[in-house]
Amino acid sequence: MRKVSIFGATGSIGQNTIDLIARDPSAYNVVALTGGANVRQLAEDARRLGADLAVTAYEDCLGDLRAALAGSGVEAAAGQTALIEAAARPADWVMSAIVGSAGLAPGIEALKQGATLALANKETLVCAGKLVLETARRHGARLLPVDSEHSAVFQALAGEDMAAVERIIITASGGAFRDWPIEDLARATVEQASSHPNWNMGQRITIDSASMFNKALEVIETYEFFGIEPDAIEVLVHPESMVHALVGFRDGALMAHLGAPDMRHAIGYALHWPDRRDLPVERLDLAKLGQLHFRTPDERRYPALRLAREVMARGGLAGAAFNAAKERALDLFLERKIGFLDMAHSVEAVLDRFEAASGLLDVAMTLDNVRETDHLARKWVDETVIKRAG
Ligand SMILES: NC(=O)C1=CN([C@@H]2O[C@H](COP(=O)(O)OP(=O)(O)OC[C@H]3O[C@@H](n4cnc5c(N)ncnc54)[C@H](OP(=O)(O)O)[C@@H]3O)[C@@H](O)[C@H]2O)C=CC1
Ligand SMILES: CC(=O)[C@@H](O)[C@H](O)COP(=O)(O)O
Ligand SMILES: [Mn+2]
Repeated sequence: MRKVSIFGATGSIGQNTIDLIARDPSAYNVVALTGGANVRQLAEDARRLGADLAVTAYEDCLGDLRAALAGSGVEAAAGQTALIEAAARPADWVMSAIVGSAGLAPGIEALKQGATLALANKETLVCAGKLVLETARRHGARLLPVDSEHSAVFQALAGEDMAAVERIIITASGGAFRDWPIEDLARATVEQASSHPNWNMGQRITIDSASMFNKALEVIETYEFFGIEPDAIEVLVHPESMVHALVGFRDGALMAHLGAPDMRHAIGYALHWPDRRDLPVERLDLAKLGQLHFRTPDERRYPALRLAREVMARGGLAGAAFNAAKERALDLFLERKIGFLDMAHSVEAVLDRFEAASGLLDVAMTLDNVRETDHLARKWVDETVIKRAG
């Protein structure tokens, strides 16, 4: 039996992962499931899958978790230390599906144990790509992409030499506002931004799709994961989300990966890799689809894409600063304290401030330094917003 753990088990990726694992219970020994505030779901899944351990990220949820697990034999724990301890428990395969930079430390800990880390949490590579890849190398651990575009690139690359790759193209749906007049974006509401045209995902990544901060993170994720030059990474707006990525080779060949917008494909691929197994996903009928559309993204509509290129050119801890500023700006948008376009303005202002404060982004990439950069970037977003309001 394979030992598996799922970090972020109560979320969209976590629930899709559980859906696959629950179809073949005799194949898996579930070591740890983790969640946040949704203790009811966490306890229900931990009981159903016979997990050894369930962890909530929040100490004040521990009482509820214990009560929900009473008599089940599942151990309950809470807080950041408990999350790291859960990641330190031996497992063959670990799903990293916590949202945001909170996923970084448990992922690194799982790599230190030599586990295969299925990486949905793109923030891990954006914040600390070099550190994460070096940790995996040192401990003989493996990273497998779960983000749909990166899984698609990984599949298109199977058996190929990176030296033969000329470019990588990742597609973008264009998000909730792709057809809105640019003048209306400043008034876009949280509710409007929280509806994705094709994918059913958590609220934060859905809003990031609308602003293309999601694609900006994914461009950096591509750069870190595949080690390709920034100029060789392209973004293509593809409203149907059926082609997830394309790899262009030196001989002009373009290998595309197609599939219905269902994350169980990418999760299942990472779960069964290097094998391919039957997955409960729709089979595309291209004749029925008839047409697919592609267009170049308008960088005036999506300033996040330009910022991603600045981050890659800057290097060091710029990714950690960028991601944390984006996360805090998104918090403020969700709290209705700033508008939709203010997110990109705030992130850009914080990146400029880091650049002006010489040396801050050039310290060694350690977990502590990433955390400090993350903390400072969030604080500077708040200061930027207060200054603007005043
Ligand atoms: N959803 C998708 O289809 C895709 C997602 N991704 C990436 O996967 C990751 C997860 O996304 P998604 O599943 O949509 O997100 P969700 O918001 O649906 O789920 C997030 C999970 O993380 C938990 N969580 C939230 N905050 C914390 C915290 N501070 N510490 C520990 N756990 C926490 C949540 O717990 P609770 O809900 O109990 O509070 C939940 O289990 C993100 O990095 C996203 O970018 C990538 C590609 C596709
Ligand atoms: C499913 C997945 O991988 C998401 O990251 C997806 O890419 C979001 O859609 P957008 O293309 O709109 O960002
Ligand atoms: Mn994606």
